Amino acid sequence: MLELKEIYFTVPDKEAENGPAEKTILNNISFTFEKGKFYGITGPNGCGKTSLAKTIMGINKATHGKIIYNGKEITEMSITDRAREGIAYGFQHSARFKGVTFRDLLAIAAGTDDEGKLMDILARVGFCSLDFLDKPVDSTLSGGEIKKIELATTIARHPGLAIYDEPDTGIDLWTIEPMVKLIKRQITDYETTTIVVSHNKAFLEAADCLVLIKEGQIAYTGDLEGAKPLLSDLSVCRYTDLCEGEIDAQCYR
Ligand SMILES: Nc1ncnc2c1ncn2[C@@H]1O[C@H](COP(=O)(O)OP(=O)(O)OP(=O)(O)O)[C@@H](O)[C@H]1O
Repeated sequence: MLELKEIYFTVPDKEAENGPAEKTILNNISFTFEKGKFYGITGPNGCGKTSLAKTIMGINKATHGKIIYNGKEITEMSITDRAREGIAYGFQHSARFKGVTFRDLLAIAAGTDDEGKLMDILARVGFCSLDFLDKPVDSTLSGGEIKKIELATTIARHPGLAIYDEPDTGIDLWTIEPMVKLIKRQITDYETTTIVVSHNKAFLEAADCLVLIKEGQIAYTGDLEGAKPLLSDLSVCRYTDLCEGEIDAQCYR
């Protein structure tokens, strides 16, 4: 179980002239994520979703508030110590490593070089070929392949809490459903508390609970049905007052 108590995240406001010298990115977030449940964090661009995910992982340090994981306060813990406690994080933009193969990355994540076990993890993310193990994790991989690799290294550790930031970035439409299934299977098999930051309908439909963020605050928690009116409200453009017309702005709305 993960408890967030009155979490704030503020940064220096570089644009401030006479205004406040700080920008509040997360504004008094309190929420409890139950063990083994699937949570979808969503909301408009720039509302603070990634900031919240990073604050849970310790990449951002909360300016105020407490984070309690399985009864232990982790607010001041480093990223590494949080990882040791069983928290894993999949980045929105995955890293590539020159000179490192998929086998190396998986072996580090899984803590074993047993080929059978590594192949089992590979199969879970939809790579069936043994050849794939010795592919370098470098710029020759496609965006979708690198995303799958990141997913594989996250599940290899069977974390107690898995946080995925926009896991569908670069993934084709046909791979999203299997990805959702895989995440759900991890939850069933290992009771992994799962947080997915996403705008994607497939993840939002699969989640047990949605957490809707608006301007750094929780605007809604609950099921998708209840979120729908708010989601359509939030999709309304915030810049209509300034807008000079759709063609000018290349607006897709
Ligand atoms: N370290 C930081 N310093 C200054 N501003 C920041 C910092 N981190 C985040 N922000 C700002 O906070 C706001 C929220 O960012 P965040 O990445 O959390 O949004 P998001 O909801 O994940 O957006 P998206 O859907 O576009 O990925 C943005 O305006 C961003 O520029």
